[in-house]
Amino acid sequence: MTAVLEISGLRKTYRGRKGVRKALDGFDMVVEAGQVHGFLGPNGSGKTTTLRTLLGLIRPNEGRMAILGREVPQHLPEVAGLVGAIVESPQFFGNFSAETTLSLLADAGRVNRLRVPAVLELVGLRDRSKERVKTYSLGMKQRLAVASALLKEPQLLILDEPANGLDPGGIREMRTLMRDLAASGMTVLLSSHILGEIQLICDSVTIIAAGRRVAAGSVSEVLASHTSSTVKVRLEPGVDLLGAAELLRAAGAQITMEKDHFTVGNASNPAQITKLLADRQIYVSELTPVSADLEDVFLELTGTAPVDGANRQVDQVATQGGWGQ
Ligand SMILES: Nc1ncnc2c1ncn2[C@@H]1O[C@H](COP(=O)(O)OP(=O)(O)OP(=O)(O)O)[C@@H](O)[C@H]1O
Repeated sequence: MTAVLEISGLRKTYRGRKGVRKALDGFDMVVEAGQVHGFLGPNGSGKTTTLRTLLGLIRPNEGRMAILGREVPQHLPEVAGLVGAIVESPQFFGNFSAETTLSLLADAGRVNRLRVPAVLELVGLRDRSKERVKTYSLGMKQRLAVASALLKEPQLLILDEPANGLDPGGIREMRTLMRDLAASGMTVLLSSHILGEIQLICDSVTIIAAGRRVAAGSVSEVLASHTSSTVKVRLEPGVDLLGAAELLRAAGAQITMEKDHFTVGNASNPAQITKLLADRQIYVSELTPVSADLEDVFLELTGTAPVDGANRQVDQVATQGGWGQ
């Protein structure tokens, strides 16, 4: 596979009244051709800074970036025509129709106007293209934004939160659109907070926390490498489930009680569970890894899982660590 996008060692610091803030702290990312790649991270982790740096809108302090094999920002003018991006919600004139809006944008970008009906068709706005934009729903405006980024037939499409504010139907339509674009050979880089959606849409992901990459790879690889830390524990019938859970909790296990079993969330060494319980003549009838979804992995890796009784502060990453090592 060829990398359409490569970032290595990217650093960006902002200087403010309260000192220096590291928005990107040696960040790396690789996006292969023809993939839908999810870019995930908690608020303030550096996603927008990365995307804006890539597009030449922010100057990094350090690092290397290449789009379609060309170093940027030095060679940005050569590849700019091959990249479509929506990094901030574009504002459209409400009194213009989608057709007029795209025709004007085509003229401004020296794109043949014949492309306009094609992108309207692609984003599913053909039948409403002559109506004024102010009569559009949020989802339709998002489609118009995507259409504007598609005018120049980009090889790489970068979308920051394209599903933001959409209802489930709108999200599903956006998902189909992304998959269709990838099927046509385009590479799509997608930042989103809707993790279930990313899991369904994306071939691969990069997870960023506090300006650094904390996970990357195909969705299945990322999930597989984080499935083992939560285990489901079932005991023989009639055994005091609550008492057993308390015993493990006292030893540092993170317990979640269910009706007829419990889970241990930080079980990096499940054998420790069997041993501790067996020492008290409590025998386990089932000990199985709970497969994580992308949301679990995200919460664990970015240290943003809620902690009882504690409010997480912005920019704060919780310390991680397993129990029973
Ligand atoms: N112009 C700026 N001046 C100072 N600090 C900034 C500036 N822009 C961003 N930051 C800081 O850099 C860090 C990364 O911000 P960034 O906007 O890249 O995060 P993000 O991952 O896009 O967050 P969100 O999901 O909330 O949009 C944050 O701590 C933010 O406050």
